[in-house]
Amino acid sequence: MQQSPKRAVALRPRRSILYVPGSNARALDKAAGLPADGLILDLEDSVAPDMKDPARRAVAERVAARAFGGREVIVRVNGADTPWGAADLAAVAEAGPDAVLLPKVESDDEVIEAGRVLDRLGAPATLSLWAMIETPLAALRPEQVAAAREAEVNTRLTCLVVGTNDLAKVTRARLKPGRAAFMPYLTAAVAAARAYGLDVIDGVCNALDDPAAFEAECVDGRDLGMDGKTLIHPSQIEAANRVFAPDAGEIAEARRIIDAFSLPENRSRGAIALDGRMVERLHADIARRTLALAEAIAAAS
Ligand SMILES: CC(C)(COP(=O)(O)OP(=O)(O)OC[C@H]1O[C@@H](n2cnc3c(N)ncnc32)[C@H](O)[C@@H]1OP(=O)(O)O)[C@@H](O)C(=O)NCCC(=O)NCCSC(=O)C[C@H](O)C(=O)O
Ligand SMILES: [Mg+2]
Repeated sequence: MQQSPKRAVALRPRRSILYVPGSNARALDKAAGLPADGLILDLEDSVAPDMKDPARRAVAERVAARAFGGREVIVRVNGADTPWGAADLAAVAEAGPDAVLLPKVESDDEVIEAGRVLDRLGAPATLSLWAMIETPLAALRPEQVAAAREAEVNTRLTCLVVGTNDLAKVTRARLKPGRAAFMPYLTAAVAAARAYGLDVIDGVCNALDDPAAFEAECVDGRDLGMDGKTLIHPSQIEAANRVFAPDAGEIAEARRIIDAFSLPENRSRGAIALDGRMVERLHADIARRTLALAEAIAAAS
């Protein structure tokens, strides 16, 4: 039986992905110098209706001017069913960010249609689509969104982003420390992403003045399998970068596992004992990914 994922996206550090309101010029300026792996320049929920047009212009100008250095630049557009969605897509197709984030996606059809629109607009094939998991249908069936990756047309989908604030609104569940009510949605999003070879980024932590709560949420997300966390404030970047990066102990252990399997006496063995525990070849695969991620982070800094 074939193992999924069939086509994983290229490894790129996505530990810290900061939302920056497109209507806030000061925040846009500040973002250009922040050590986040990625920036989501937001045209959706952080922008009031009467600021949608100026925000779109400000974001498009800065993206076209490559104002954000080597950070991954993602523009969150308004939904296709809003008065602003079509103009947002047209503006970003021309400006050329790394990715477009589609809000409140419920099925692969919406991702496929957005990909078709970008094709018609002449957007380069390198422009990716990211999709938010933040409605009840998407939370129940994130794989129906992720399946766009396997569509016959190239839908450009590379990443899912969980929207825990919208999920709290629509489910009426409460966001509390530990996020117990949200665990089924978070784990389902991770499984859907992995099934289709996508990355997946955790939702935001609204607690601006509680760094311990923020760090605990990062650790929870990392341990669930998330690739990183979406952020709302620059003060959250350092902890996210640290928690979602392999630490020195993990890197040393990864090297020990790889070295152990390359010893002549272990070359034909599927499982060995190392440092008092059983280690299989799948652990060597995990170890190679740990080292590749550490190298990608070092290369990007
Ligand atoms: C929450 C904030 C409104 C707080 O803003 P502010 O009061 O200005 O904070 P500070 O005074 O502490 O800011 C210090 C400096 O840092 C800059 N700053 C602040 N936030 C950002 C940011 N997000 N990106 C870049 N720069 C930022 C300030 O401009 C100050 O700069 P300076 O004066 O030059 O030193 C604010 O943090 C904020 O707006 N955050 C983002 C809110 C947002 O984008 N919300 C939407 C995304 S969340 C979401 O919708 C997720 C999902 O869809 C879901 O459903 O869950
Ligand atoms: Mg949302």
